Amino acid sequence: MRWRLVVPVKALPRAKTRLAPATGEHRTGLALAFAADTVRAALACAEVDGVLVVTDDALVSAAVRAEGAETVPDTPGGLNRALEHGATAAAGRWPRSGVAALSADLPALRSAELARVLREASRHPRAFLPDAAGIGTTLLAAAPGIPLAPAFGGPSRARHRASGAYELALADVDSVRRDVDTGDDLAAAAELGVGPRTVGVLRGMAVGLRRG
Ligand SMILES: Nc1nc2c(ncn2[C@@H]2O[C@H](COP(=O)(O)OP(=O)(O)OP(=O)(O)O)[C@@H](O)[C@H]2O)c(=O)[nH]1
Ligand SMILES: C=C(OP(=O)(O)O)C(=O)O
Repeated sequence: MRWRLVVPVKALPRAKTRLAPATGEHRTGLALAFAADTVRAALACAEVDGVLVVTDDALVSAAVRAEGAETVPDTPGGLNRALEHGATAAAGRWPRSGVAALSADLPALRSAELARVLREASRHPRAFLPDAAGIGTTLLAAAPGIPLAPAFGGPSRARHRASGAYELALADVDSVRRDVDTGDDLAAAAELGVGPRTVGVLRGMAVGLRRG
């Protein structure tokens, strides 16, 4: 199965607020860098034919287009409405592809690990990958013709499981599960190794990360 990914990114001034205590004025630059690095790694994945970013932010649009993604404008109603909107657009344009929602905050994403996750997801009508904390979700995938039915936000692992999506239990896909919401998450991602845009922002930070 071939895949199209839908990546949601809200407007930078509102993004990654939980990172603020650790990163101060670098918060928005990091949110942008995470999205660009996530898209870059996703597009380098052998299973992926394209990435559709749902965003109203001009800086995000420019950055992800430079990486090779396409963009669609956001729609009111929050994260799951944005994902449904993107998934509907992707299914309309590429009806023979599977559609997967992928978090935009995976700066350590490795293309080969994403490929393993998507190959495993191909075996199920709907499947999801829990985040590193085991509370949320970083990827929700649906086969062609199957509605994505996203239920992201907070404790979404339990919601996706209850919705009947298959929970992927794969070892050694840490980079696909390593979402970054806090300073501690960013330190953990940096240990895995982050992409070039995030490296650039981290190098530019005058002071080290504050834990939090
Ligand atoms: N397009 C779009 N993306 C959204 C929306 N809400 C959230 N997202 C994205 O979905 C992902 C998870 O969002 P949240 O956890 O709500 O927010 P966050 O920016 O990651 O972090 P916090 O501000 O700390 O909650 C991030 O990639 C967001 O940019 C929305 O209304 N539209
Ligand atoms: C939106 C989610 O993630 P987070 O709140 O961790 O950004 C989620 O895991 O469903």
